Amino acid sequence: MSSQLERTPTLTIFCKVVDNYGDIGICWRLARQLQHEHGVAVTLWVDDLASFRRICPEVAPESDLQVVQGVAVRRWRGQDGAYTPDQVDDIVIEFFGCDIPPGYIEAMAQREARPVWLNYEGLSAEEWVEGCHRLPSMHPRLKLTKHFFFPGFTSKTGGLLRERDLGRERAAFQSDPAQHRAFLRGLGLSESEIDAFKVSLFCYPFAPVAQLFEAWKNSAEPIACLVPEGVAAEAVQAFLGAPARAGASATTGALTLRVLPFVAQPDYDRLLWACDLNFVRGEDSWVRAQWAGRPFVWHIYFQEENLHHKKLRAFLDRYAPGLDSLQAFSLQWNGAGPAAACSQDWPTLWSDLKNELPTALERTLAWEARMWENGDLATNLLEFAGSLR
Ligand SMILES: Cc1cn([C@H]2C[C@H](O)[C@@H](COP(=O)(O)OP(=O)(O)O[C@H]3O[C@@H](C)[C@H](O)[C@@H](O)[C@H]3O)O2)c(=O)[nH]c1=O
Repeated sequence: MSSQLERTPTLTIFCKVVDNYGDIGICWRLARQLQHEHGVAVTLWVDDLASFRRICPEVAPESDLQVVQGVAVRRWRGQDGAYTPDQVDDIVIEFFGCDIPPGYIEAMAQREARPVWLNYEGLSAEEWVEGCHRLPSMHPRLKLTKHFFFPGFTSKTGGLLRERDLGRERAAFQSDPAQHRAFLRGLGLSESEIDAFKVSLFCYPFAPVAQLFEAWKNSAEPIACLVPEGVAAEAVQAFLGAPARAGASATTGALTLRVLPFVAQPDYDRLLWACDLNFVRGEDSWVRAQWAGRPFVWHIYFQEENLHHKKLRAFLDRYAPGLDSLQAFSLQWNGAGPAAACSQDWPTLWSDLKNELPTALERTLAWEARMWENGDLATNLLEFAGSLR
């Protein structure tokens, strides 16, 4: 980048929170990395500071402008407003096609040096992604071109978000039992829960959680299932026989269920590193699981007409060849398995998956090494932006 530009670029991200935490989770991770590792002056416009605060407790939910870990965070209230060209940064990122304010687009067109305008798209393992990554799209009226930027799993995509020190930090944590025991104690786990087979559970409400709990109760070894507050609340509450608040826990048979507080993003990573198996969902936690060095099961974000099943299969085709039990379990977990399978199959699905975990762990590590070769998304994005200037 530095060879293309005389100075470090400035950059703005527009983020609309559609629901949950992934939209802001991804934008915040990207913003932080660009600032911390590349020295980019980043402004993050976001329309839902309350959601932001759950993954980053320093955020003040009422503030119109605040600096959080070196990133200027601005509350985005709506589409109105006039902007001047000098308010426009060198690079403008529109996250997941959220429409940025028309007044801002006019200001972009009036800026003497046109900004690089990128539409940051969702992560998918489908083949068409390679063909669409970096495609231009001309503005119908103004002299402006937007380019599509896709994260992905191959060298012909933008790669995955990954911080520079992530591998080193994870290795230090995982090779130090005292550190990860202290971390888990800090989350409220007892010593026996720390010694059990630990599963973190992050999924959408329609996952067949109750059936899985039934299977786990009858497991041959103790299982500690750690669920962030608010996740699978109905099934968790039914198991606990009490409100699913952080700190609540109960044991039936081999299963101890514990509700965890929702933690800041870096601690969520540590949780993934500390568990033996992670259930993740959406996009950002799914990617973090791929960098955690632990087997994982993905609950994909629902899309109309079961489009998400196609995306799930595309990922399993890339990631899980030969991991038959992981494939069967994942399809069933996402409601994409054979229709005949019903609740009593869960003990078998679980014991098959459990037996396959050593192989799944090897696959996770090999996959990670492959993904590493694609570079990290923030660096790839800056390189692409530099090539357009
Ligand atoms: C459980 C937990 C998660 N997190 C973070 C990790 C991630 O950054 C974020 C969760 O984001 P995700 O895993 O993507 O799942 P998600 O379901 O929360 O988010 C999204 O999924 C996308 C595919 C959709 O586009 C979005 O609209 C959104 O629904 O929350 C914490 O920081 N602390 C926690 O305790």
